[in-house]
Amino acid sequence: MAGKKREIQLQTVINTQSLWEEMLQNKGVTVIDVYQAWCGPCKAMQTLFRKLKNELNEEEILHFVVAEADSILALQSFRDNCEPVFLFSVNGKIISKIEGANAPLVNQTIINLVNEERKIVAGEMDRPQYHEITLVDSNADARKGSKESMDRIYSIAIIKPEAMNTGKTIEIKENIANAGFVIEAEDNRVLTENQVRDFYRQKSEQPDFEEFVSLMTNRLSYVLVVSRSNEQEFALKEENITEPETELQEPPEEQPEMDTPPVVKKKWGSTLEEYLDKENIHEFCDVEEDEENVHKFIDLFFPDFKNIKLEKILVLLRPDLFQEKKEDVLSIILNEGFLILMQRQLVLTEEEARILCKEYENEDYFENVIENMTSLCVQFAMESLPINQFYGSDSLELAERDIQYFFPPQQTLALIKPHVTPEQREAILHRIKEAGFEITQMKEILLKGNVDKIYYKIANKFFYNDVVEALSEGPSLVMVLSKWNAISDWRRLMGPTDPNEAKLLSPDSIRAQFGTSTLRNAVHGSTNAAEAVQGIYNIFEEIVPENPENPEEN
Ligand SMILES: Nc1ncnc2c1ncn2[C@@H]1O[C@H](COP(=O)(O)OP(=O)(O)OP(=O)(O)O)[C@@H](O)[C@H]1O
Repeated sequence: MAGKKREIQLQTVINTQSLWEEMLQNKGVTVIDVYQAWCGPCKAMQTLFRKLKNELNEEEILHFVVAEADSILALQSFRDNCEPVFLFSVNGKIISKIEGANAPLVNQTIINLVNEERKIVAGEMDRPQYHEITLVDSNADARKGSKESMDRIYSIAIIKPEAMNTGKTIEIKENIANAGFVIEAEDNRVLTENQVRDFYRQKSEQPDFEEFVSLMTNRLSYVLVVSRSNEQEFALKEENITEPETELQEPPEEQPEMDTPPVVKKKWGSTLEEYLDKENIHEFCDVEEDEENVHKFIDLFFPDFKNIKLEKILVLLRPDLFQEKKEDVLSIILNEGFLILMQRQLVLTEEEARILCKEYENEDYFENVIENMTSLCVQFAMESLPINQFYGSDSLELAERDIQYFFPPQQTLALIKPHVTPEQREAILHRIKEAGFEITQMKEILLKGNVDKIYYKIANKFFYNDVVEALSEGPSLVMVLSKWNAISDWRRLMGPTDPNEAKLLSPDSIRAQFGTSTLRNAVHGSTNAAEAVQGIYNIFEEIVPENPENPEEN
C-alpha cells in the first residue's frame, strides 16, 4: 500500500477523458506514461522519474502522469499493447513518443525538454513551433519491434581528414542527401584526443590505433548529424517483401548528376552505415548508430543541437503569384516566423516543371500548369513546414534533395592576412561560420615566394610589390569556403577593399572591423567562379572543385 501511495504522489493518475483534457492545460513539460488497466504503469521507469523530479526540481514546468489507454480517446491506438509507451507534451501539445522502457532516451528527452523550457521561461529563447505528433495510428504490427517511435532516427558521421584533403567532403555529403538522408547539423573541426578515443573505441585494440589517433587529432574532420524517417524505413521494407528476390539484391540506383532534375522518389531504406558500405564510402566516413551513443555525441559535438535545429524545405512561388504579390507573400512568410535561408529567381526548364508538378500529370490542366511554371519563378529554401498555396517539398528528405539541386554549393578561396592577430582570426572564423559557410579546407602557409598563386591577376599592378611585402610578414590562413552563392556572399562579408571606405559603407564587414589599411585589409576572396577554381587548385593542389556559377555573378 505504501508503495502505491508513493507512485501516486510521483505521477498524477489520468483515467478519464475529462482528466486527460485537464492535463492538457498543464504549463511546461508533461511526461505521460501510457498504461493498460490490466498491466499497470511502467514500474521500471519510476526510479528514473523520481530521480529526475528530485534533481531537476521543477514543480512548475515538469509534471509526471500515468494515463490509462482504455479510458482516453486519444490513446486508443495503444490499447491492448502492454509495451510501455511514453508521451511528452509541452503546453498541451504531444510532441514526442518513445515506445519501450528506453531509460537513457527517456532521461535525455526529459532533460532536453526541461532545459529548453527553462530557457524559454528565462526569455533566452523563443518557443519553437512544435509539431504535434499523430496518436491515432492503430498499426500495432508496424509498431512491434520498434523500440523508438520518435519521428526520426539519427546517426553521427565523421568524414575523415583524408577525404577533406582530397576534396571529397562535398561529394560524400551530396551522396548522403541524394540517397534520402537529411543532414541535420554539420561542422568541421579538429577532433580532440578524447573525442577520437571515444568515437573509435571499438578500434582501440588495433595495432596502429595510436597512429590513427594522432592523425585524426592533427587535421580537420567533418562531423555530421544525419537523420532518416521511421516511416521511410517501414515503407521500403514492406515494398521489399512484396518484390521478387532479384529486386532485393539490386544495388541502389546511381546517384543523379548535379544537372539532373530532382527525382521525386525515395531511394534508400537502410541505415546510413549500410548505405556507406554499399557505396564504398566507408573508408572516408565512419558512423555511430547506437541510439544512446548518438545522443551522447550530439550533445558533445553540437550542444545546442535542439535549439538550432531547423527543418528546411524548398518552396516554389508560382509565377503569377510571384509577379503580382511577391512583396506581400514575402512579408507574410517572414511574419509567420519562417526564416528564408536562400532565395533565387529563375525560369524552370520544362523538364524541371514536369517533375515538380508530377502530381497533376493526369489532370486536364496539366499542360497549362507546365506553361505557367516555365515562366518566371522564385524559389525559397525555408525553415519549417510547407505552405499550401506554393509548391513545397513534402518530406525532409525530398527537401534536402530539392535544395541541393536548386541551391548547389559553390566554393571560394578565402585568406586571412598575416597582420590579423590570433584573437581577430578567431573572431573572423566565427563570423564565417555564423554566416553559414562551411570551411571545407584550411591551412596556414607562409605566402612569401607564393603570392602569385593567389594574386596572379594583379601581378602587373603598381602596388603588387607592396602586396607581396605585406603578405610576406608572417603566416596566412587559407581556406576553401563552401555554400550557395559563396563567392558573392564572402565578398559582401569582407566589405570594400579600403577599410576606411568599408567603415563608412559597410561598418559590420570584416575589413571595416579588422583592416588597418588597403594593403592590410584583413582578408581576401576570389572574384568569380573561375578564379576560385584556379586559386583553390594553386593552393590545395590536388583539389579541382566543380564550381557552379551563382546568379549574383551574372
Ligand atoms: N591602390 C592600392 N594600393 C595598395 N594596395 C592595393 C591597392 N588596390 C588594391 N590593393 C591591395 O591588393 C589586394 C588585391 O586587390 P584587388 O583589386 O584584387 O582588390 P579586392 O578584390 O578588393 O581584394 P582581394 O583580391 O584581396 O579580395 C587588395 O586586397 C589590397 O590589399
